[in-house]
Amino acid sequence: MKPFIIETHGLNYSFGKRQVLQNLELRVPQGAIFGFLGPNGAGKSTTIRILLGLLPVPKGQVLVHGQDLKENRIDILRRTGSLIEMPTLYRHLSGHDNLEMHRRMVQAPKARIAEVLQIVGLTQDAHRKTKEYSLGMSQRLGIALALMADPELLILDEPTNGLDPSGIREVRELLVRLNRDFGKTIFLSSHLLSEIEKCATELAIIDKGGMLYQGSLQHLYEGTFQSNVLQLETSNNAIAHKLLEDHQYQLLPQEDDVLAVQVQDKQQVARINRFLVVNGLEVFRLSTHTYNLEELFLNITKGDVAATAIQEPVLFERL
Ligand SMILES: Nc1ncnc2c1ncn2[C@@H]1O[C@H](COP(=O)(O)OP(=O)(O)OP(=O)(O)O)[C@@H](O)[C@H]1O
Repeated sequence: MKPFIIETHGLNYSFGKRQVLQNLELRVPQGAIFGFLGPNGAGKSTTIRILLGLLPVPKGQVLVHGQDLKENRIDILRRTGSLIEMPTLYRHLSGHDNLEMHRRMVQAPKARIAEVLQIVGLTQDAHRKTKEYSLGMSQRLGIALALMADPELLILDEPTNGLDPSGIREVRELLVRLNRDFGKTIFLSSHLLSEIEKCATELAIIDKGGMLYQGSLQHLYEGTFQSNVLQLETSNNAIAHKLLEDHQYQLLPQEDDVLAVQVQDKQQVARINRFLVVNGLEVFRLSTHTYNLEELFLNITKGDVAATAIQEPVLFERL
């Protein structure tokens, strides 16, 4: 059983009369790379700002590192590193000197500067002015700043925003290393679903301030959503549709002259084929398709999949 490093209970938040978070129940397991996803305006940044004490904690309970955010804000923030989009850097100073200023603020030992430079791969460029840094280097320096006090948890809001493919890859590889080699829990929001797919172990998908899915990436692919889809073309799709529906197969919305059915395994594909042939239909095409994260995300946020009961069984406990 793993403990949760972030937990929210019935979290609500309003800007004036506009409610932007609705009973949000977030559960971030310790040790995870946790992708926090949602369409524009879903409430991701608002949640992150609350977690970082940048907005007042509203109705509901927020626990970080097992402590109540309302009562232990300072201690929680000391144990949490963050980066919101782009780091604020002193552009006329070197990477090293930016780190030195921050080190004094958080009272980290001097040796920590060399350590974080090494972790983010900026040792060689430490004494160059940061105005000469590429966006990817600046972003890695931002992560070095977040790591200065050696926090257990990193909260990153769109850390790859504006980066080119190689910058995105550098940041992704860094996050994976921080998680694997240094045991950091990483909570990150991103619109780059293919990036989340490559590095996250857990994720939450929210929309209109409410939770649509929370659990492991594996569960999302294999579990509730049955991400394997069989596409079918027959001599009479209308009859095939009716036959399959009458036999409790789940048909998915599909464009063109093709039927789409959720399937569990290849034996089921063979059964469907036999069933249609026995009922006098000719089967012209059978092909399986596995949803990727982007397709699942679009299905979930469009509401093609019922938004209830999409929470993985809780296998974790509080800190
Ligand atoms: N300071 C504010 N005052 C009023 N409304 C706000 C404020 N900040 C955000 N909102 C509204 O709250 C809702 C959630 O916004 P938020 O920035 O948290 O979404 P998001 O999921 O981070 O979106 P994006 O992916 O576009 O960054 C939106 O409807 C937004 O317009």
